[in-house]
Amino acid sequence: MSNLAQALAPTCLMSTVMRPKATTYTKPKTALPIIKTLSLQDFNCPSTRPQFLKEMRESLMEIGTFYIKDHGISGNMTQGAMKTVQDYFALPLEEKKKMLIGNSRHFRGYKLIGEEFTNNQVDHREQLQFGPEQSPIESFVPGCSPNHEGLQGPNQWPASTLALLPEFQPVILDFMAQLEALSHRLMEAVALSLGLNMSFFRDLFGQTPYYRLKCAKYPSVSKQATIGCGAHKDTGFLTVLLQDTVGGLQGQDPKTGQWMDTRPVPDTFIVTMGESMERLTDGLYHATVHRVLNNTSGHDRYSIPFFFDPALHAQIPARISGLDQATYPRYLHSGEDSSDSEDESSFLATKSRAEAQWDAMVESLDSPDLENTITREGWSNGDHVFETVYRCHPEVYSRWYNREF
Ligand SMILES: O=C(O)CCC(=O)C(=O)O
Ligand SMILES: [Fe+2]
Repeated sequence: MSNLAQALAPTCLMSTVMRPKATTYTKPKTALPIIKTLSLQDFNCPSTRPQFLKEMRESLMEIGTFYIKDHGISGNMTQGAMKTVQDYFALPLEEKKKMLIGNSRHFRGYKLIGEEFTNNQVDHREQLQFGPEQSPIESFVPGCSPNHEGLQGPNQWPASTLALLPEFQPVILDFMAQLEALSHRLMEAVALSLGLNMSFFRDLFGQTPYYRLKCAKYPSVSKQATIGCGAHKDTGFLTVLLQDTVGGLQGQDPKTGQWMDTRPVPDTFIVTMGESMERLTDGLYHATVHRVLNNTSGHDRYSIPFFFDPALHAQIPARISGLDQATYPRYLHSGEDSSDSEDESSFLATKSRAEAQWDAMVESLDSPDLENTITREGWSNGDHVFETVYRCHPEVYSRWYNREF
């Protein structure tokens, strides 16, 4: 018997004996799906691989999210990454501003709280963004070269920050390298779970997959004034996310629209599909809508999502042919979210003046018309990634891309 069951046992027994006959029961809400915890060891081992793939497939068809344990990234690594991220955010604001994302044509760096928008709502988090450490494409000319060529380049590493935090750079680079290897492995499993060749995504992703590591701090606040991160689907292929023990991340059940807590599970990463995978599998695998509630826990929350996408120059087919259409679930969302409608309307009611100003700024940009990058033939991954990052960080776009040289 579990501790919880043991703790409850005497009370339950008493209530059984003493409960009056006329007790009425409220009909329970539709049961929420369980977000499964899968072990990567079960994928690695031939005898348990079929069961692993079955459960992965079920999770991705039902929700689009699962936890992965025994993933091969050590506790030292994950704790080290969390610690260096916490140390970074604890630096004086002036130090952090040396690494402002606006300094970087490659969308790398620090973002102050209240400056990022998800789904037209201002997020209540500070963040820091990294990508593959590469040389910039020197021939890039804004307005002339494809925008996504501007994404390639180095991360920002101000000398004074490195002097204050000697672990910072090596830990972040090491963590990204390990997450890249894990993501490749997960995509091999995803390929097999779809009945494809194990190397299907490796071939599609090319030699230089494009990834982004986002480090986020959600400070604890005294009241539910806004939202930590607005409801959204991740836009790319795969997200692998490390969170601390505070909680607040929620995923939406695609069938009912109910919100499910994606509670912290020690020694795991959360794995989610993004919109590109949803599109590529014609809806067989879900990209989970998720959000982060405002943090009123009394403890600051830290999370580190890793967004894994193909090489920027990769051309993505419109969909993967030959998937078994007969098994496609067609979850028709009712569009109603009775469980959280009050909650939701208060979030929606928080559109502040700052947001309005930001919207005006985005609208005033001479947009590269990226919305129509997806055609029946497929799409350019670089254009798709650029569209995502440009919408999140329009200040980078307006400084580096939307001008004549
Ligand atoms: O911080 C989290 O737990 C989730 C963040 C997230 O969903 C995102 O940045 O896309
Ligand atoms: Fe997300």
